[in-house]
Amino acid sequence: MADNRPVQRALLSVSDKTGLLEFAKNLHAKGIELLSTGGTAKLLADNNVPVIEVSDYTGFPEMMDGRVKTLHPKIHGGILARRGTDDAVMKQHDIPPIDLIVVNLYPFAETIAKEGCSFEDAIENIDIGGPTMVRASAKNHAHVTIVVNPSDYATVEKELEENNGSISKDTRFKLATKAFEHTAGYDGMIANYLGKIVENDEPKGFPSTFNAQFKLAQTTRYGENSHQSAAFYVEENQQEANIATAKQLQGKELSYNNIADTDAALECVKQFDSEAACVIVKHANPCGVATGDNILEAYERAFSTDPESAFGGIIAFNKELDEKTAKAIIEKQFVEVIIAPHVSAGASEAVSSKENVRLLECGDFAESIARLDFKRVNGGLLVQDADLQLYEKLEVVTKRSPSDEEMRDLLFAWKIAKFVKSNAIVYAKNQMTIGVGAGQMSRINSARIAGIKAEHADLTVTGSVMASDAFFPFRDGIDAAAEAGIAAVIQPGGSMRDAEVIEAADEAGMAMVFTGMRHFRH
Ligand SMILES: NC(=O)c1ncn([C@@H]2O[C@H](COP(=O)(O)O)[C@@H](O)[C@H]2O)c1NC=O
Repeated sequence: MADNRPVQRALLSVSDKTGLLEFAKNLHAKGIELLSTGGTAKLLADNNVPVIEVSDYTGFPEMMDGRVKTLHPKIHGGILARRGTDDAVMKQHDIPPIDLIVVNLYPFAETIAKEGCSFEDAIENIDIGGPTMVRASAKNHAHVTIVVNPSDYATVEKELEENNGSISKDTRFKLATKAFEHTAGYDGMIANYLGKIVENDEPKGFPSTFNAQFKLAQTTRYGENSHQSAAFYVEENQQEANIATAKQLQGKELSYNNIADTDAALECVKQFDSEAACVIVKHANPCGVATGDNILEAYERAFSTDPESAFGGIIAFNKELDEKTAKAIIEKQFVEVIIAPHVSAGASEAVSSKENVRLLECGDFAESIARLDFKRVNGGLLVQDADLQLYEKLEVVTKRSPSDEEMRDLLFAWKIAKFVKSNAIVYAKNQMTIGVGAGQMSRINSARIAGIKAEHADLTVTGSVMASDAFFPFRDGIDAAAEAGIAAVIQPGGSMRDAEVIEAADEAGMAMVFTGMRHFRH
């Protein structure tokens, strides 16, 4: 049975005391009796807010360094009692109802994130009494309101004000859902920590079960295809500029494929910092990438690589989108998404003439934070460190060293190859892609496709450089590149036949650089 009786008694026990004092003052002003644990009670009492210590209320002191504070039948009976059903038991055992629980938990995440956090510290920061109250109140949301986040204090205050001191059934239910999400995330973190092998107080490797929590950001109209339903879930408390934190300024709702492709374009363009750069992505692969003196030049050069594929593409920039570039895009091509760290007012205005175009602003780039990548397979999940490095070392392995200009182009091509689906071959010249061969089962075919792409766009391969995401297993790839006019090659090296491959490059007078790092992308 749902309960719309006014809140008479509240228990406040919080580690994060943000906004607590004001909230407690408001509760008190509404005639609500306040119960509280040690530190929280002290804060209230020191600020003249009348409060009853839980230890006085239960007749039991807080003990064992705070391990036992609220774990008492008078507290949990007061939370869990079904009003109307358990009234006689409550009376028999002198258990008054507690209608509002305000709890946030020991900061486990912050504790284990601290350098040198000891195993004992981590264990002591596992909150037990808090989650017990949170789960009890959430279970009994028919009668009890649970608040786990200071950002919900305002909602509760407003409701108490507008509903004659009671909280609506709908709000109690929503807050209970949040509460279980909160404890699930909390226990997930603890399980992940303990499930890792702890060596010298340092958790190492992957946990024995993998627990991750993502929040629903949006459902999409459909998934990769129209018969698939889909949604976008995001991580909480993110600092990085990425597709999950970007702000959509205009346009149709992002589709599933838009989100995936925008991520690919944005992460690729982040590789460039000083020079203005533009990445155009189609079906998760960069089809045109270039730098320029300004983003207009970068865009025009990127577009010219493969105008055919750029149609309906996703365009990412590493500098503010300005009006003239926005206008050029709109005039030149059909575009699905444009994303940049910032968008000028003039650019916004220019894009608004095409109301469907999704325009996104993601903020300034910062250095990427280590993270995990996931890939679902039927029956399981593959988890790995995200590929955030570029190369191990650059080693010239041929008789001829690349010229400075060739070296710049090799590094440019290498940055792109990292974002092209394997097998990846990138031809580049003068900081611009000349041809991109993506997603082929044989490397030689990716090279052939890069050549075809260049031909289609009327671009000259002769004198270009080539990047290959993985080593060449045979010399044929190098022979074909030499025939196409490739002057220099960058690749990881490490093949059984490296000697043969280097010989092929030497025979053709090519320069070749080994990176010592492969960038498969599937
Ligand atoms: N042991 C208990 O019975 C217990 N009851 C509440 N807590 C936690 O104690 C913290 C508040 O403590 P204080 O009010 O003393 O600052 C809250 O994070 C709350 O979740 C407990 N602590 C840990 O389990």
